[in-house]
Amino acid sequence: MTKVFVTGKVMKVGVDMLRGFADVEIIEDPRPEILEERLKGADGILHKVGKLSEKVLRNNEHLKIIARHGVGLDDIDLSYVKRKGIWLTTTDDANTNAVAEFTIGLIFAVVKNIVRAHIELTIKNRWMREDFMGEELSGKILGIIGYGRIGKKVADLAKGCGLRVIAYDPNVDRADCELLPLKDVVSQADFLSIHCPLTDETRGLINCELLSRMKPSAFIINTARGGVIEEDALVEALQERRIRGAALDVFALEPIERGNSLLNLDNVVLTPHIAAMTEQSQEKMAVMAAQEIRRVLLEGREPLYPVW
Ligand SMILES: NC(=O)C1=CN([C@@H]2O[C@H](COP(=O)(O)OP(=O)(O)OC[C@H]3O[C@@H](n4cnc5c(N)ncnc54)[C@H](OP(=O)(O)O)[C@@H]3O)[C@@H](O)[C@H]2O)C=CC1
Ligand SMILES: O=C(O)C(=O)CO
Repeated sequence: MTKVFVTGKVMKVGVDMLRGFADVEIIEDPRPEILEERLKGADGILHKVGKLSEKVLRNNEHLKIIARHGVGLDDIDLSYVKRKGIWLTTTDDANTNAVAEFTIGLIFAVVKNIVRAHIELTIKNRWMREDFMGEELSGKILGIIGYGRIGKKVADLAKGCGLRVIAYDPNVDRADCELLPLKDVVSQADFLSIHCPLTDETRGLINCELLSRMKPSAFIINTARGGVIEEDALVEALQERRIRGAALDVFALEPIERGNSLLNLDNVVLTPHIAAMTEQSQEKMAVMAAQEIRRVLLEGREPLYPVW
């Protein structure tokens, strides 16, 4: 019987679609040794969490399709998958709205001190007003790095808040906002929001030198991947108040380690990679990824959203 593995907790509607034609095994624990031990003999993988390294994938010689539950591909050994002629798909724009809305939420949270004020009030019983002076968004500049699906949606939402949008994306030459070189976006932005994929090219893209170009009053928001920003350099910039604050949903190492200095800063808002965690987007991703696997394994058709 056709064998499909699901990595992580995926909505039942998607798992049930797979169960209609395949023997489905769910691996919720994404540790490499668990994936290596259990992920064997797959015809298809619906991939939500964990690293699909060559070591994990090579135990699956009949593997025809990896359907990514989401869009980031940095956890997959892409050269191995391509070399083996395995279909690779994403769920396209299924989580675009969720992540864009969350990004705007993070901007509000950090600039209006919402999380810190809540903690002071509920945990410490402190009614603090003067300490939490915020900023208004209207008239400020939002700099977007990576003007794809999420970057564009963030721009649309931000314009409604009165922000002026500028962007850097080496792969886009026309946009409904001003496109500028990277260093100009970084130095002009009051809010710098990261929306490019993590690749060899973008790893550590926002480094010490670029962070030093940011305005001391600026905030950085990252809902893309932690590795795009040099995390140590960011911690230093925040500690030394060379930038005003950061709101981060993603980290160099996830889950974030308990000793990570980011956890001890008072000018950050941190969330555990939940930007795409909405009922709507999780359901869409589950269904779309399952559909791709069904098309390839049951119907013998090409997928709808192939990376290749
Ligand atoms: N926190 C979360 O839960 C989520 C995080 N994400 C992250 O967000 C990222 C973006 O998603 P999405 O908008 O859908 O992806 P898209 O592919 O639609 O957009 C990314 C854009 O960044 C561009 N890009 C590539 N390299 C660079 C570079 N060096 N500098 C600037 N821009 C670059 C891409 O160009 P090109 O297409 O030509 O490569 C593309 O235009 C994902 O890769 C993922 O890592 C996504 C969903 C949920
Ligand atoms: O789609 C992605 O890349 C995600 O990170 C979903 O959580």
